[in-house]
Amino acid sequence: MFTVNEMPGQIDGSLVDELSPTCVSTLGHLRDHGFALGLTPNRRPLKFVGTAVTVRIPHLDSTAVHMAADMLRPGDVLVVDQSGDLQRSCFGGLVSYTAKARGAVGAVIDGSVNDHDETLAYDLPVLSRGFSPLTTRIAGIEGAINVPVSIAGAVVRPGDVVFADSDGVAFLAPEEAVGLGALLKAKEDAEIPARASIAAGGSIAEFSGAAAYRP
Ligand SMILES: O=C([O-])CC(=O)C(=O)O
Ligand SMILES: [Mg+2]
Repeated sequence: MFTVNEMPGQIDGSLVDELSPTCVSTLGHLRDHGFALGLTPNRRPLKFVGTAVTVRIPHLDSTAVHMAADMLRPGDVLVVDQSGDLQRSCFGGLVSYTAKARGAVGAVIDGSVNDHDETLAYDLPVLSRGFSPLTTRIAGIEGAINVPVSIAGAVVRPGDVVFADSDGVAFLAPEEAVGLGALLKAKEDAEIPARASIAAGGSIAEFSGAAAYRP
C-alpha cells in the first residue's frame, strides 16, 4: 500500500539565511536530540538548510523514492527512511539528477547511495550510510511519502528544518529554529577573541570553563 500525503509547507527563507552561516556542531554543543548519527557526506565541504520531504520505504522497494523525487520543489531536502536496511542504495545518479533538476538542496538517506562518480557532476549534497552497489528495486510493494520517519536516531516530520554540513545533520521543528541562527552565531563569535587569547598563550580550559574543575 502506498501513502502519498500533501507536500509540507516550506520553511521560512529567514531560517535558511540565519542557519546557513553557522555550524551544525555548534548546535551539538547545546542539545542532544534531533541528530542523525552515523551518516556521512558524499563530499566535503558540504552545507545545506532546507525543508524535509520524507519518504519511508521497505528495505527492497524504492518505488516511493522515485514518486517523491518528482514532487520535490526548490529548497526541499529528500529524507529517506529505509526501514533499517543500511546496505542497499535507493539513491543513485538518476534520482540525484531528478532531485537537483527540481531544485532540491540536498538529500539525507538512512541507507546507502550509489553512482558516486556520475553524481559528482550533479553537485547535490547527500548524507548517507555510505556507498553500495546493491540497490533497491521498483517492486511496487509499499511506501509512504510525507509521514514521520526515523533517520539514524532522529524523528523527522515532513516540513522540519534539515540543517546539514560536513560534520552531519540535525533536524528541527520550524518553531524550534526561530532565533537559533543568532544564538549559534553568538556562540561561534565568542571563539574569535578566544583564539587570539590562546595564540598569545591563553588557556582553552579558562575559556570553556573546564579550568573550574581542575583538582
Ligand atoms: O534508481 C535507483 O533507485 C538508484 C539508481 O541507480 C539511480 O538513481 O540512478
Ligand atoms: Mg543509477
